[in-house]
Amino acid sequence: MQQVQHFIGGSFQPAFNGARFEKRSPLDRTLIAQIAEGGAAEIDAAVRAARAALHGDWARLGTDKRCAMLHAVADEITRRFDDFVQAEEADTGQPHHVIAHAFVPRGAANFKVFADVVKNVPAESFQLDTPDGRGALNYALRKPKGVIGVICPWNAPLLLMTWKVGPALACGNTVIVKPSEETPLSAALLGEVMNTVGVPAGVYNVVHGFGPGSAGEALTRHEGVNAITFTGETRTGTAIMQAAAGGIRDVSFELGGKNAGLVFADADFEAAVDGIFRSAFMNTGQVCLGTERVYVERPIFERFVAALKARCEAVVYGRPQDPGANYGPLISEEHRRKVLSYYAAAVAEGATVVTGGGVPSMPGALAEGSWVQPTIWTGLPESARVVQEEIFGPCCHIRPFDTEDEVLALANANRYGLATTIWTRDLARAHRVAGAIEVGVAWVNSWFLRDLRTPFGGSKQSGIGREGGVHSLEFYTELRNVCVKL
Ligand SMILES: NC(=O)c1ccc[n+]([C@@H]2O[C@H](COP(=O)([O-])OP(=O)(O)OC[C@H]3O[C@@H](n4cnc5c(N)ncnc54)[C@H](O)[C@@H]3O)[C@@H](O)[C@H]2O)c1
Ligand SMILES: N/C(=C/C=C/C=O)C(=O)O
Repeated sequence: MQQVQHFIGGSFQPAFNGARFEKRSPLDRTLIAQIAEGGAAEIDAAVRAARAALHGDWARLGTDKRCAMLHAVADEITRRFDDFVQAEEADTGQPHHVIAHAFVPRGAANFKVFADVVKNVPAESFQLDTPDGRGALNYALRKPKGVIGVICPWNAPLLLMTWKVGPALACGNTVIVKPSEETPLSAALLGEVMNTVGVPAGVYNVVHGFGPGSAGEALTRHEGVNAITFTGETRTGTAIMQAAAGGIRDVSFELGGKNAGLVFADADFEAAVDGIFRSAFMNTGQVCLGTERVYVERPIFERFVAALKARCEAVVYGRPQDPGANYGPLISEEHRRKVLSYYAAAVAEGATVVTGGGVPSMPGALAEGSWVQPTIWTGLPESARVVQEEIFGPCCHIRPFDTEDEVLALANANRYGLATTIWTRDLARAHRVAGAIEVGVAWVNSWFLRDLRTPFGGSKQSGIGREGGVHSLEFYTELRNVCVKL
C-alpha cells in the first residue's frame, strides 16, 4: 500500500497527528494509497520553511541560475515521464493517450515557458524632464510576491498544479501546494524531482488534505501567505476570497464554466464533429474548458446530432492501459452522484435523451468504478438546469439556431464566461463572433489548443485575473518603481 506524505522543507513527512485518508481508484474503487492529512500545524510548518527559503539560497541564486534550475526540473519530469503518467493514470483512471499526450507533457512545458518568459521580459523605464534640465530616470523592478498558496483541482492534476508553480518559482517566489484530495500522487512525485534537481529546501512544499476545516482553508487564512492562486469551483472561489480578505491577500482564480460550442452550417462538418466531441467528452467531460452547450445552425442540426450520437456510442470504456480504451470513469462516487443527478434532472425537465443518460454495464471489478455514459440531450429551454449549471461530466445539450445574433445571445446568456469553440469557414464571421462572446478564451476551428504565452482566464463567474506568458508576472511579482535624480 502506497503511503503518500507531506513534502515540507525538502523532506517527506507524515501527518503531525498521524491522520491519513484513503485514495481509491475511480476505475474499480480499489485502495491505491493512504495519504497524510494535513491541517493548520502542517501549513504553519510549510509557511515557515517557505519563508526561510524565500530569503535563503533561492533568493541568492539570481535569475539565470533560478531559470536554469527550472529547466532542469522540466528535464527531470521528462526523464521520469512514465512515473508521472502512472501517477496520473492511478489518480484519475483516464485513458493513457489523454494523460500521456494532453496532460503530463504540460508538466515540463509549464516550467520551461515561464523560465524563458522571466529571462526575456523587458523592464519598464521612463525619463522624466525636470526644471533644472538634468532630468530623472524611472525604472520598474519586479520583485517576488513572497510565499504563494497554490490550491488545485483534480481534473488535470499535474498540468494545473505546474501551471501555477512554474511561474511562481520562475518569479522567485516559494510555494505551498494543496493538491486535491482526489489526486495527490503527482504533486508528491514532483517533490522527489525538486530534491533530485537540488532546488533548495522549502521552495516547493506540499501539504495534503481537504478544503474547509482542513489544509486548504488553513492555507488561505495563514498570515504568512502573501497570495493565493486557486483553480476549482466558483463557489469554492467565493469561500477562498472571503478567507484571503482577512489578510488582504491577492488572489488569482480559474473557476467554473458552462462553455458554448457554436457550429455554423458552413463549417467543415467532420472537423466540427470531432472538435465538439473532444470538447464535450475528453477526460470524461471533466475539463473546465469543455463544452456543455452546443448550438448548431438549423440546416445541419439533425445531421450533426446524429453524427455526435454515433461518436458517443462508439467510445471504448476501459482501464488506461487497455488496448483501444478511450473513455474513463468520473473521478469519484461523489462526483458520479452529482453528474447522475443532472442526468435525472434533464429527464425531469423534459429533455429528449439522444444517447446515454445512465451507467454502462462494466465487467468484473470495473463494475465498482465511477462510470457514466456519454450523454446528449435536445429539446430543453435555455432556462433548464442542465443548460445553465456546470455539470463537469460527459454530457451536453444541443439546440438549433437560425441567425448569428440569436446564437450570440444564447451563448452569452450564462453566468459563466470561461471558453468557447466556434466552427465556421467564414473567417470574418469567426473573428466577429469570437469578439462578441463574453469569455476569456475563444477557439476558432479548434479546441484546447494552448499557446502558453497567451492570456488565460475566465470572465464573469469563471475567474479573476489572467495567467500565461507575461500576464503571470502581474500576479507572481510586485512592481517597485525607482526614480533616480540625474
Ligand atoms: N478555470 C479553469 O482553468 C479550471 C480548470 C480546471 C478545473 N476548474 C474547475 O474546478 C472544478 C472541479 O475541481 P474540484 O471539484 O476539485 O473543485 P473544488 O472547488 O471542489 O476543489 C478544488 C480545490 O480546492 C480545495 N478546497 C475546497 N474548498 C476549499 C476551501 N474552503 N478553502 C480552501 N481550499 C478549498 C479542494 O480541496 C481542492 O484542492 C470545476 O468547477 C472546474 O470548472 C477550472
Ligand atoms: N489552466 C489551464 C486549464 C486547463 C484545464 C484542463 O482541464 C491550461 O490549459 O493552462
